[in-house]
Amino acid sequence: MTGLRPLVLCGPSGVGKSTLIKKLFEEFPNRFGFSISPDTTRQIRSGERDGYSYHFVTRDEFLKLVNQGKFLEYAEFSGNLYGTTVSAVEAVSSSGNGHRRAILDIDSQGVKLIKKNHPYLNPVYVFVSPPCYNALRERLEGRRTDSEDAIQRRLRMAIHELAYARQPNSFDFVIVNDDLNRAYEMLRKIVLDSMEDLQSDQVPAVDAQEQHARNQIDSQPPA
Ligand SMILES: Nc1ncnc2c1ncn2[C@@H]1O[C@H](COP(=O)(O)OP(=O)(O)OP(=O)(O)O)[C@@H](O)[C@H]1O
Repeated sequence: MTGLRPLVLCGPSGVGKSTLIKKLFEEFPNRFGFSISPDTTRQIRSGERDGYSYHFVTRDEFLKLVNQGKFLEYAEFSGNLYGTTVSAVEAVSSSGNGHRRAILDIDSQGVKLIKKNHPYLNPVYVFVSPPCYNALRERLEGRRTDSEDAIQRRLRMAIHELAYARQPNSFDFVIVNDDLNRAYEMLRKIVLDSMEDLQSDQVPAVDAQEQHARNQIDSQPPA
């Protein structure tokens, strides 16, 4: 692999990953791998354009790519498939005379797959954490893109994402997205490779709301 190390951005749904990436792309329109548009089978949202944030494909098309071994990672989330092809990452990293950085927005399943199957990509792993569990609910509700059911599913998934991020050495950096500008400054330093004086945040400890949500999952009978 030539060029800059890819940046893997992970974090629970609603924590603000897309918001941070959008700010980065606005400030540096040519510096990053905009062309990394993961494929997804989810419905296009109003204001989205195909080929920008995502390539919107049918389930059949997606599964064909899976069978062809095209994906670096893929995962099913809230009934929709999301995946990033190996070639999309390599194309960005080797474009722009090695000055472009590929940015991947993936979940912890994807992080584990890259670590296991594609360690040669050698990404910088960054976890974006909420300041507390309730902030996720508020943000998901405030975004007004999901049904209550979908919000519940996303919140349940968040438990696993947070648990993985609390494991030692799972990420190179943690950014707590409490104040958006502060979080953005941290991300900016990481992507610009000026990390010498950058201190990683820590994923906050399990609070009462998160513990309550964990208990609810534990008390549910296995599916
Ligand atoms: N620091 C912040 N403080 C308050 N609200 C925020 C902050 N950062 C983002 N938000 C808001 O939270 C909502 C969710 O953000 P966003 O869609 O970027 O999350 P995401 O992590 O990309 O979620 P998904 O993984 O589902 O795409 C948005 O309405 C966004 O404006």
